[in-house]
Amino acid sequence: MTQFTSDRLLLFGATGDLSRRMLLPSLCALDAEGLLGSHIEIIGTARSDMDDLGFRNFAREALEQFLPANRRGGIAQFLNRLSYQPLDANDIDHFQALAEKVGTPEKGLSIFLSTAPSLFEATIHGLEKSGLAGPNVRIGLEKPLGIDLASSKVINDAVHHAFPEDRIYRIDHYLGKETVQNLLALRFANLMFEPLWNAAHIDHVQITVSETVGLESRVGYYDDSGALRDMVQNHMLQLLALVAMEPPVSYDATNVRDEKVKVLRSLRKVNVEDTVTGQYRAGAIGGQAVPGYDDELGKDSDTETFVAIKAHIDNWRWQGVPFYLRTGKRMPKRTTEIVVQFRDVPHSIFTGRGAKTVPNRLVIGLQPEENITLSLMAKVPGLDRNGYGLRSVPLAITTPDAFAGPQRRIAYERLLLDLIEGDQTLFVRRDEVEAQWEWIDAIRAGWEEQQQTPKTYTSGSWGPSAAIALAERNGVTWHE
Ligand SMILES: NC(=O)C1=CN([C@@H]2O[C@H](COP(=O)(O)OP(=O)(O)OC[C@H]3O[C@@H](n4cnc5c(N)ncnc54)[C@H](OP(=O)(O)O)[C@@H]3O)[C@@H](O)[C@H]2O)C=CC1
Ligand SMILES: O=C1O[C@H](COP(=O)(O)O)[C@@H](O)[C@H](O)[C@H]1O
Repeated sequence: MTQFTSDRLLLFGATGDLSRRMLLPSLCALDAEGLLGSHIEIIGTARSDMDDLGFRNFAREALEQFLPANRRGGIAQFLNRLSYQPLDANDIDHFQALAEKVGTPEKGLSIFLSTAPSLFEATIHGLEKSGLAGPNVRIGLEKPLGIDLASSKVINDAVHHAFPEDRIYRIDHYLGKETVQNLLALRFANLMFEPLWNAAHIDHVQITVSETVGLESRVGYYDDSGALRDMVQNHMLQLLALVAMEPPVSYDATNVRDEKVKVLRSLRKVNVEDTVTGQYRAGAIGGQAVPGYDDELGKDSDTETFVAIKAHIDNWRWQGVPFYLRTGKRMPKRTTEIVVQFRDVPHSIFTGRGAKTVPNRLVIGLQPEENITLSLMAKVPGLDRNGYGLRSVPLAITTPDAFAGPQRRIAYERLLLDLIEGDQTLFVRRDEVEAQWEWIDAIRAGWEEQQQTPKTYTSGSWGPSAAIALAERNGVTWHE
């Protein structure tokens, strides 16, 4: 961990969608709480021709649109911290003026690249040449880090040319989500789960990220990516790694990432038969008619907007426990959840009385609500004149009431603050990214070899029927 708190933040891609919707609102919210320090200066840069005032107006509009009304108190103070320098990252001559605009930070500079990764190499080169890559500078990188292992290595090599690993912060915004971090508290701050957290007691794990949105405005990007690269390679594999990892020695960047990478390296090569891909067609979500992917795109495409995978982790803890991953666009509802399905009791003492036990299940909901629910068997109250009754009842482990008070934050608030303060625990290390890509590349190679193209599914459904069959073949029902 590099020990300085940055007093300058340089934001590339400052006029982009991510900046408007997430980064500027997060920074403003942090500043309003005094968390960025009283001397922080934020310099935005992109090609658009604007001066400081133009950028402040741009930011004001974004904040008024994307910050909840009860968090807008600090806008005026925040806008005063902003300045702007136009720059084309492909033009090396533009970087000197940028360096002059940034000036000399008293403590340190954090840089955040919220641009297409195709610009990273030129940007790093410009930063180096203009003296903006010194020892008191750290750099944050937005995803996607490449489209496969080879291209991710090229990006990482380019960044490493100017920055050592301990000053590189690769973003996976899922790691900034509160419930994702709470997963670690659940597993490692409680005694009761860890002894059961293994193949002897867990039947399978499901990880679902379903979205109701379609292509949105990201047509060019998404059609070259698809669900496997867009969601599984990063967010879903990070969730899987956090569920499956061994207890780290301590909650710090090295120990947590050491354990995650071991899981990622233990992922078994997936058989094509254990995957299902889909592409949405016109349908309806929440009573609203929506067009198909091909209609939105304006052409035919073989890009998958849905993927389901039965994965295995080849290590002692997880031998024989399938991890079912499923993500898709235009699904019936927006949900991100992890379901840990325990095995049934080894022997039921209630069978003679006609009552059946249902295996316990832990559901960790990340979105739209953050909640953790454990289903436990309980006796149905009564004198049992009509037979003995057992029922599975949900026990809410984290209720909103338990933590009434703290604001629900944008994931980027946490990550931007950690970048500024220099804590890498919630950022992805190079070896993790590479292990993720290695596994993903093998899946894609299998699809190509067997010429697997996506099956269609109606928008508003849970994907192609083959995805349901993938689970049912193994006696599993997707949690909905
Ligand atoms: N939007 C989202 O929800 C998410 C985005 N991402 C990733 O974040 C990155 C940014 O995404 P997003 O904001 O949506 O993209 P946008 O296309 O909306 O924004 C791109 C930004 O880069 C700037 N830019 C483009 N070309 C150049 C150049 N040659 N030199 C300098 N600046 C340039 C653009 O400004 P200008 O045109 O003025 O130069 C703009 O500020 C991408 O890698 C994306 O995949 C990741 C997760 C979610
Ligand atoms: O990284 C991405 O994530 C979003 C989903 O993020 P969430 O926080 O809303 O769950 C996804 O829509 C997008 O395609 C992908 O690039």
